[in-house]
Amino acid sequence: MDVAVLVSPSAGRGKASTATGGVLAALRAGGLTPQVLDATTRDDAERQAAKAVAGGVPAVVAVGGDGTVHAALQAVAGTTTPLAVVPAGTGNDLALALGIPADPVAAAAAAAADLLDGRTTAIDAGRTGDRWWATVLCCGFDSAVSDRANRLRWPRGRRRYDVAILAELARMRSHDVTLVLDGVQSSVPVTLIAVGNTSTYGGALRICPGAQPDDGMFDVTVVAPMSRRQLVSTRPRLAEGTHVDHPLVTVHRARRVELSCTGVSTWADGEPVAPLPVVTECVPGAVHVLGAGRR
Ligand SMILES: Nc1ncnc2c1ncn2[C@@H]1O[C@H](COP(=O)(O)OP(=O)(O)OP(=O)(O)O)[C@@H](O)[C@H]1O
Repeated sequence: MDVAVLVSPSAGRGKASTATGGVLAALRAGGLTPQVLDATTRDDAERQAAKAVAGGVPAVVAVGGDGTVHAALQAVAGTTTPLAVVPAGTGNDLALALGIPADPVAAAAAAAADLLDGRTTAIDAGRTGDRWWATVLCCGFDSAVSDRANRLRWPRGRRRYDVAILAELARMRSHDVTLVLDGVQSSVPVTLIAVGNTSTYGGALRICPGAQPDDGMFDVTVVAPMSRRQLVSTRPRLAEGTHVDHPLVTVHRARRVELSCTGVSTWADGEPVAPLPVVTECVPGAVHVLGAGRR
């Protein structure tokens, strides 16, 4: 059985490239015939994955981090074509949320076994305009950090985010956001808002600790205006998700989230999505995943 394989060579600072040989061998050993898509850019990757799905490929395998999964997601979400997530990026938050093996070869073997057994795990996905996403959509301080990190050419990897965080802390301000949760509108000054289909972003930071990818709902974490000192002292609590106990943090649940504010962008799965205003809906069971529930 053929499967389309999307490899993002730069993901994980080359980890995806290095892992590819072992991943392809594991897919072959599992009885599959991997066809590596010849994509060099994100747009190209999305186009080729969509073409493979339209051509009836039995599964798409994404080898990389959440950004690579995001590219594959644009092709498979809303279809019955399953997605195999092979974690090899800097941030592998979807794999973490779904219990996909952390080792790329083990993840590929698990995906192959599930595909041959006809076993998939249905998860929800976020839909914002014409973009699908799987983990967390954020705006405010975090999207400003991502905007800035995206503009930096140096340093590479995680250090780029450290530099961007420092720069954005220096010019930090709150945003007056109009938030509509399942039709209930409020105007809230915020430092950031995170809409979670799954619980973590940025490499296991539990920004929406209660989010479950199969409950048909988003968890929405709203951080009210904070001083730099408060933000810096609260950030380490993201590792455990205990920031939600802070009096300036509230968590809501909704199926449909509308966000409006000028001059603010949104990012999801570590990728740019759209500037505000946006409407985001949780689409139940939109993605069928292979290799889940193994850790
Ligand atoms: N075949 C491809 N060729 C080039 N780029 C790709 C390809 N497939 C995906 N991409 C893009 O490369 C990026 C890889 O990001 P990903 O999150 O997977 O890796 P990462 O190392 O965790 O991310 P980051 O570089 O942000 O730290 C994404 O923007 C993705 O859309």
